[in-house]
Formats: sequence, structure tokens, C-alpha cells
Amino acid sequence: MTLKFGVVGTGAIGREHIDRITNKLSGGKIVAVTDVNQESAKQTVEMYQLDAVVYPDDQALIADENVDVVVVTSWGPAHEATVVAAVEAGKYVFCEKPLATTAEGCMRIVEAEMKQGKKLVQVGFMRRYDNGYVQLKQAIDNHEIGEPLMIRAAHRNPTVGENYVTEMAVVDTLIHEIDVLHWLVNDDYKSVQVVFPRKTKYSHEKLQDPQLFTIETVGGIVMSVEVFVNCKYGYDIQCEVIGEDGVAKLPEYSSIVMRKDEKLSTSILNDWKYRFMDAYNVEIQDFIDSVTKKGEPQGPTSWDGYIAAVTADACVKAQQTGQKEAIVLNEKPAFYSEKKLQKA
Ligand SMILES: NC(=O)c1ccc[n+]([C@@H]2O[C@H](COP(=O)([O-])OP(=O)(O)OC[C@H]3O[C@@H](n4cnc5c(N)ncnc54)[C@H](O)[C@@H]3O)[C@@H](O)[C@H]2O)c1
Ligand SMILES: O[C@H]1[C@H](O)[C@@H](O)[C@H](O)[C@@H](O)[C@H]1O
Repeated sequence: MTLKFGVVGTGAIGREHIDRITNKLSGGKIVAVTDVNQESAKQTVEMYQLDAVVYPDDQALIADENVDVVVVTSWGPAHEATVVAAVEAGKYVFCEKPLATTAEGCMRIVEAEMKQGKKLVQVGFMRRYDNGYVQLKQAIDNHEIGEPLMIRAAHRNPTVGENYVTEMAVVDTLIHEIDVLHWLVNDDYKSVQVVFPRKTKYSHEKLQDPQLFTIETVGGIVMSVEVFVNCKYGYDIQCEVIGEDGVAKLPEYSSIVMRKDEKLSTSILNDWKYRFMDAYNVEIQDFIDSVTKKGEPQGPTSWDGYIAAVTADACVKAQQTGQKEAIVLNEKPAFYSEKKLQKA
């Protein structure tokens, strides 16, 4: 069986996903695309030589009976409306982060999905499919380092655009750590506090950069997460879990070791696309396989999208107040309680 995809948003990651579904993965086909920039949608069809209809908007695409799955890769604020409409139409959804820009918006998606009586939505938190994070999780789950006590993490981008402002360090960037860290240690978040160190000269007026988040879990784990989006030297993701019996660290991205000009060196990547390329492939192949064989996606759920939104709200509040802010979740519905995704 071939799963037929309609893509809403043919920008950077929309095209990446179209390319992987069309040319790298098996079991999926792009049959429809749309973008508020219709030229971009048409160019995408030409660029990847797709046999796909270009629709004027998401509603028309969702209404196409030939579309089994709606891929949501538009701008964050547009996600909620598309996801709710797709779920109400009974379509499967693969939605890039954020699921919605507010916790209330995520809850509306959760409610729409529960009404359909089965899981339809997967959120694009691809780090859960990265081999390094999967190994870290296995080490923790197998008690190889004892109980986790602390996490030290860093999310560094070489540079960001002029319209990237302080809040985006949370909603655009930290959001990946927000999802992956509680999943790693099987715990819930309790509070967050933010400190702004001295600002780099490479930032601009509306962006505090770097930022240091201290997140505590209900179980007492303290996580220190640095977000530094003008670090200049490359795209660098670090994560070290300190446990009672040992320390486990995310492996460095593998690269050849070069001896040259009296130096011993390895390269550092400079773009998220390359750092998580394999994870995106595994993630979407898993989505295709799960929907095709089990009738439900098994990756990060709408509820994970909700957790991320509530946590992000508290982080943004903490940026504004400088105080420790509580992270309070609604009770998890039984509908989402199955823990299926333990390994990719
Ligand atoms: N998982 C990841 O690592 C990752 C990486 C990059 C981006 N993302 C997420 O993916 C989404 C897209 O990011 P991007 O970098 O591709 O952005 P982008 O600006 O390159 O592309 C977004 C596209 O969506 C279109 N669009 C906006 N609103 C629309 C609407 N209502 N209907 C149809 N099309 C619409 C825009 O015209 C644009 O072509 C964002 O939510 C972003 O946070 C996730
Ligand atoms: O800070 C960036 C992250 O490192 C990437 O993984 C993407 O999510 C991108 O959208 C963010 O702007």
C-alpha cells in the first residue's frame, strides 16, 4: 500500500520532506501540495517532478479524497487550523513543530483527535529518532548510569536571521530540548528559570543571546540548557546526562579526523538539515510504516505537542520575569497513556 501525502507549506523543511518521501523512503507518494505562495508550490512540483495537484489552500487539499496524510510544514501560527481541519476530516497528520503556538491550541487538537477515537497526529520531534539520543535513552532505561541526577545540554546555531527575537530561543529552538529531555529521563517538568549572560556582539537589539535555562523535573533532576544562536563556529548539539553510577554523553557527529598543517582536526556541521538528516529519514519512514501496518502513528503525539507548548509558555514567562516559573500540565488522558516509542 502506498500512503498518499498532501503537503501544506513548501518552504525549507516542506521541500526536504517532499524530497525524502519521493526519493529516499519507501511507501509514500506526494499527490498534493499547497502554499500561500502559490509560485513556491508550483516550483516544488516542477523541481521534484511530482505527479501532484497544486491546491489554492489547505482546506481544498484536505478535502481531496486522494490525500491520506496531511504534512504541515507551514509557519507555526498556521499549524493549528490546518491540523484541526485535517483531523476532523479523519486524515492522518504529520505536523512539524510547533503543533500549535499555544497550549490551548494544542488542547483543541487533542480534543479533536480523541473525538475521532484513534491517534492520527504525529509531531515532528525528530530527535527521538536520532541514533545518539536513542543510545542515550537505552543507557538510561537500562540503568547503566543509575538514576539520572543532572543534565547539561547546549543548542547552538551558527547564526539566525534579523527577525529571530528573544522568545524564539524558546519556541523555535529550545523546543527540541523541551521535547527530548523529558522523554529521555521519563519524567515531567516542574519549573524553569532563565538567566541572560552577557550578550554576544553578534546579536541584535531584539535578541538576548545566549540564554541559560535551568529546568527542574518532578523527580528532582536539574537540567541546565544553553541556547546560543549566534555561536558562529557551527551547528552544535550537546547533551550529557549525569547519573548516580556514571555519565552518558551524546556522541559527536561523526567526521573524519584530519592531520594537516601541524593540526589534528575534525569538522563541525553548520546546518540542522545535515545534523539530523538520518533522524528525519528514520522518523518519516517510521510514520509511513506505522500508519500503513498498524493504522496509527507511533511517534510523538498531540499530547507531546501539548507538553511542549505548556513548557514553552513557562519558559517565555521566565524570560520575562527572571523568576522561577511553574510548569503545570493537565492530567494526561488515558487515550495517550500507551508508551509505544521506546526505540526507533
Ligand atoms: N524539526 C525541525 O528540526 C524543523 C526544522 C526546520 C523547521 N521546522 C518547522 O517547520 C515549519 C516550517 O519551517 P521552514 O523552515 O520550512 O519555514 P519556511 O519559511 O522556509 O517555509 C514555510 C512555508 O509555509 C508557507 N506558509 C505559511 N503559512 C501558510 C499557510 N497558512 N498555508 C500554506 N502555506 C503557508 C510559506 O509561504 C513558506 O513557503 C516551522 O514550523 C518550523 O518551526 C522544524
Ligand atoms: O534553532 C533552530 C533549530 O536548531 C533547528 O533544529 C530548527 O528547528 C530551526 O527551526 C530552529 O530555528
